[in-house]
Amino acid sequence: MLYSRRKHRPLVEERPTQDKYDRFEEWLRQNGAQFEYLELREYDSPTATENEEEKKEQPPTLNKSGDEESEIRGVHAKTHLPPHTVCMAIPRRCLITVEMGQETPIGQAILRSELDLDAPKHIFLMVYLLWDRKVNGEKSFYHPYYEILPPTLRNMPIFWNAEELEYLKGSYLLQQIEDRNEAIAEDYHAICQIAPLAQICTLDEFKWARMCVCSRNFGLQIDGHRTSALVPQADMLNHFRPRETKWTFDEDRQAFTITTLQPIPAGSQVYDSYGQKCNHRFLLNYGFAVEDNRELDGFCPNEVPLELALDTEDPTYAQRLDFWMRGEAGYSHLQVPPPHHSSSSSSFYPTPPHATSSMMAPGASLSQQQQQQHPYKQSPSYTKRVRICVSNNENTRLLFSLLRAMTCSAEELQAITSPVNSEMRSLFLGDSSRSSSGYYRSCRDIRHPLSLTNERAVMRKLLHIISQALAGYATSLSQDRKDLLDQRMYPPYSNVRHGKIQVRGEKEVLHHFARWARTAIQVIDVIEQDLKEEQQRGVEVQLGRGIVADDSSRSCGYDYIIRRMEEDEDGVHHTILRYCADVLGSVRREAFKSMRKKRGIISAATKRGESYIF
Ligand SMILES: C[S@@+](CC[C@H](N)C(=O)[O-])C[C@H]1O[C@@H](n2cnc3c(N)ncnc32)[C@H](O)[C@@H]1O
Repeated sequence: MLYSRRKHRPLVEERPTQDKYDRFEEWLRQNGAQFEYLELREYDSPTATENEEEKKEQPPTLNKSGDEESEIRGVHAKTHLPPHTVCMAIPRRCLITVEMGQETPIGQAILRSELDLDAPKHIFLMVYLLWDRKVNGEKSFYHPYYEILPPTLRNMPIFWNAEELEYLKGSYLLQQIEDRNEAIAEDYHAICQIAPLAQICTLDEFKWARMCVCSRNFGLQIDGHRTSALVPQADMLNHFRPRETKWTFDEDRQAFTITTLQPIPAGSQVYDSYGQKCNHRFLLNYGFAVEDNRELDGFCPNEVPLELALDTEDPTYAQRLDFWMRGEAGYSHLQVPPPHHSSSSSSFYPTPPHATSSMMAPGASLSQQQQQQHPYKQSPSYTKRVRICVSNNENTRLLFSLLRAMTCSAEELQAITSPVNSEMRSLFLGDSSRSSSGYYRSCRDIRHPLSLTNERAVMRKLLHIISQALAGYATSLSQDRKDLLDQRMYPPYSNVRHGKIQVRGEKEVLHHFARWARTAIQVIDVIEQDLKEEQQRGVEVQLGRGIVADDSSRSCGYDYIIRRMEEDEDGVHHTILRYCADVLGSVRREAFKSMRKKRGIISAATKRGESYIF
């Protein structure tokens, strides 16, 4: 099946190739290209129905021009390909490189200018493509290649219509699509100021060139020099992971080569891996989303940015900001916090050098209408954006660390932001040195406002942020899952399906963290119950009724529920288990220790030679 994990069974009907493909392959061969074991196949465009009668009545909705020509092609093996077969070699003269774009009059003008372009790497390839097509037309050496480039790129989200974009409602990708559109337009108008770009292309053609280059260029090393290139025919391979082929520019052959890494049966599609990426990057840059975007080991790179904002009215705002900024180069709490600024980075938005206190009004630059249209642009000042991802522990640590500083009490805050106070330090830090996995090892190195009360507050805050994010979508996760089973309404490779896959992936990440928060709150409840019982036991000890061991292994105690999780009774994700066992376990130990310390029973018991079960 094209573009899916279950391969080798084409889902869409194959059609005989057209003349332009024959011309293209002839041109490649005449120039010394080798690809005799491979053939190019074109597939029917996805349609919203499989019923032939309905199909006839359907307008070609997925093709802006009304032309039903397919833009979905792939490369197949004509014969069995053993591993390590160089199955494609495209000579250097057929490549279009950045340097060629730089040599055009428009490229030269860009080089002379000091323009700060959004896509400086790609711009010269775009310029070459647009300039050569316009100036040399059918006489261009590359004309046979230009003929087979996808004419509309209607699958790219920047070209989606309002109805298609509606499927992304609630997703941060909507903002990124708008940003991308704006950035391309800005580049276009900026270049028009310094070069006759408008004479060779319209803004729409410029956008097309941007997406064409973005989805088809290869980063290469040629003559020891890093460059980017469009490589005809090699750019016909579709994405699949794990990778089955590798590519390089072979200096000895002076050709771009593709080599198999494993056997590929005759007739099968030959894939290239575009890398391990979050689906939003596949969708934004390549116009598709991967149905099951997981690596063989279960790693899933899908992520969702969560925006956290400090309350500037809070009297402890400055200390909380200090905590947020710890370790960030060049930060001083005397510095004025940054004004509203949107960025996809997971670190604090950079403070412009000219920032003044007058720029501090949260969200001041956004009109109400803009805020409603773009939930992901509502960033008030002093926000941090963290990309949460089920498989990225670093980002989870960062998220929790920021949340802790938002939710902790003023006393806890004081303890962690004041000069090191070892007693307070051990109170809030916990002792995770006993943790078997070291999942939360960073707790040892950085002071955190870590306490049962604060962990509960963190989890509540997280639940709140997540429910707000989930409320922005038009459908629930279970509805998306159901919808995606319907291939009539959501045909494979259609924009609406890709939109659905994207939002389903985002909701899966959000639900994972909601489950984390709910599980943590349940475990904190249990720990508090354990502590209450310990307190009771302490009272009994003081009343002279003897020493009773910690009973948390009882059917509802902490040890019992952790064991249940470890035995996978509840199907809890391993990261949630590690948090409950290591972080909450550590906080629990500290709480027990400090309770016993307070009662002074540890020293009394030690004198009597008694031992405790922890
Ligand atoms: C480098 S081109 C590959 C050749 C392309 N299919 C063509 O016909 O020109 C990249 C484009 O192929 C399509 N594509 C590649 N891999 C895909 C996949 N796994 N699923 C859906 N579309 C894919 C997307 O439209 C993407 O922008």
